[in-house]
Amino acid sequence: MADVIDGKKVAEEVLASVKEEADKLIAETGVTPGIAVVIVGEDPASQVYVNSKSRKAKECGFHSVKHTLAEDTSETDLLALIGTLNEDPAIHGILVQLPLPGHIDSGRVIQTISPDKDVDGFHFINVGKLGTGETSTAFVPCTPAGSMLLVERVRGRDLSGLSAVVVGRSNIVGKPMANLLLAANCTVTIAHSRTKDLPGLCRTADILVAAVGRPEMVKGDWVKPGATVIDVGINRIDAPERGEGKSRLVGDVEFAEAEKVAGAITPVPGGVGPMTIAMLMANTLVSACRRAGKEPPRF
Ligand SMILES: Nc1nc(=O)c2c([nH]1)NC[C@@H]1CN(c3ccc(C(=O)N[C@@H](CCC(=O)O)C(=O)O)cc3)C=[N+]21
Repeated sequence: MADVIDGKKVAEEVLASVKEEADKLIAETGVTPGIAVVIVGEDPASQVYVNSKSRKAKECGFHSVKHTLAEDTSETDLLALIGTLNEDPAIHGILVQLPLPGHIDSGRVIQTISPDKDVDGFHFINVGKLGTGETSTAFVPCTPAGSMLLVERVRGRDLSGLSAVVVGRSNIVGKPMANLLLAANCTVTIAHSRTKDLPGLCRTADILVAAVGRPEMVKGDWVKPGATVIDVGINRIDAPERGEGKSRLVGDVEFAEAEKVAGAITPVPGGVGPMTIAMLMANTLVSACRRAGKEPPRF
């Protein structure tokens, strides 16, 4: 049976260290890390995530502001708000919750965020820095960054000689995750919906990352014995066995079967999800350190 990687616990450890470093930064420089979270519309699931981000920011001792804009807010008004936050010296991190309503061009919104406040790591400048190994001045997207910390807990920091398969090629998870694994000396393959013999390819992976957004798509017999399995998916599915109208969360991996084969595996919930929020706080702290001219800690 695999070790189940406790992402909640690792996230708590990261957050405790963020808080400690924030206290130091405030004492030494008078700079309090500041984060602005922007949400457009009232989607209840998005509200839950945004509230939990704001709560964690306050727990870390950050200055935290939340801007909730109406669903029909114009792109111009949203861009203007980002312009204001870009200029605000009390703000070191700006997060615009995705997805945005259909009438807003999210690419344009992301590219308007100042690259040195882009704690999501989605701006072309940060994407380019990650791709060229310029990680000391980049922001790395939070979900892949958090996933790497979990891999390192199991395998150490140098992954030389290991083969990694990333299933999913999104800009938010798959591609940056592949770059991070490559930087850690893995031999990396990115798989997707057109990949031939996906089960066979997955079976070659010492590190298998599932980031496709399809409930339990990666089967237990796709997992190489002893592999480290990182499940990035968060899918809400019906669970009539829990009562009428009930649902539950599952990942992109068939956990019960994969657990019998893997060496280590992340659960859903309680795996990668909590790490995403912890890395958002870590990135904001790093941004504030850079702003204050202080060497940022490594997480
Ligand atoms: N600009 C932007 N940046 C994001 O980072 C971003 C975003 N937009 N839009 C939405 C997604 C989603 N996301 C999650 C973060 C934490 C959990 C999390 O902590 N999940 C817990 C609990 C889940 C639950 O119980 O609902 C878990 O997996 O254990 C989930 C999802 C960040 N996102």
